[in-house]
Amino acid sequence: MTLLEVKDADVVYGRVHALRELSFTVGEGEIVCLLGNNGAGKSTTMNMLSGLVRPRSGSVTWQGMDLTTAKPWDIVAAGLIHVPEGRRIFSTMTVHENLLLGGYTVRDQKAIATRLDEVYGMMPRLAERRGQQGGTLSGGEQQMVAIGRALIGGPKLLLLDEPSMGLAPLVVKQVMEIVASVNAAGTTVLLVEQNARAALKIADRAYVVETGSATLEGPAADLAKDPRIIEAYLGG
Ligand SMILES: Nc1ncnc2c1ncn2[C@@H]1O[C@H](COP(=O)(O)OP(=O)(O)OP(=O)(O)O)[C@@H](O)[C@H]1O
Repeated sequence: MTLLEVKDADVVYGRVHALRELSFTVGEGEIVCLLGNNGAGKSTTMNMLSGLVRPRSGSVTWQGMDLTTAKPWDIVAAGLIHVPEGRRIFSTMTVHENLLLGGYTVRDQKAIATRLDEVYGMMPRLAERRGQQGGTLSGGEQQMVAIGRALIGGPKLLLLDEPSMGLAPLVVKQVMEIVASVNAAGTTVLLVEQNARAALKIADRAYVVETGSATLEGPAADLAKDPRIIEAYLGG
């Protein structure tokens, strides 16, 4: 079942046409990846889905809700939780306090406690470091906190922007494994990545975004073998 449908979305910043008739869908339970080079429009797409940027034309629908007019807080309440690029966690707050921030808008305290247990179960490194300040963590650990904080909010669709950015290959693998286990536990994921190799390993489907449009789409396993992808994104 399709949960999210973006159809012919155009976003313009002054003279920059960032999205041009961008169309893609995300189905329930999927990991869908948007691949693309710098400036392709990936972060703009995530910002559009969170209500931070409005399309000039086109439609963006989440389970019948029009995301082109919805307020950002209503979008969060509808279950779309955004983990922006750059691991923005609070450096002077502990891991535990950072995670708790993800439950700021959640009324059900029992749900928060259950999700905290799930996050610590899924990421034992965070459990070991729960009293440590955010600023003292490695980049990979900070990324885990950013993902964990989003999970405390109980996402239906996790919007993950470049989680692998600046991480060593082994850490990228660990982060991608976490994303795969989040998905296996029932959360649908939209993953934006420049690291096509890592993303295609865990994604079900992927779209290539070039100058604001989706130019290629298919099952991740097929795209990983596509000569055009190998040449442009896998360094082949
Ligand atoms: N706030 C803004 N004002 C003006 N132009 C912008 C703004 N944000 C993005 N752009 C431009 O829009 C285009 C798409 O940018 P976007 O950040 O969405 O790309 P991206 O695929 O996420 O790139 P990267 O991988 O480098 O983060 C680029 O040309 C960028 O310079």
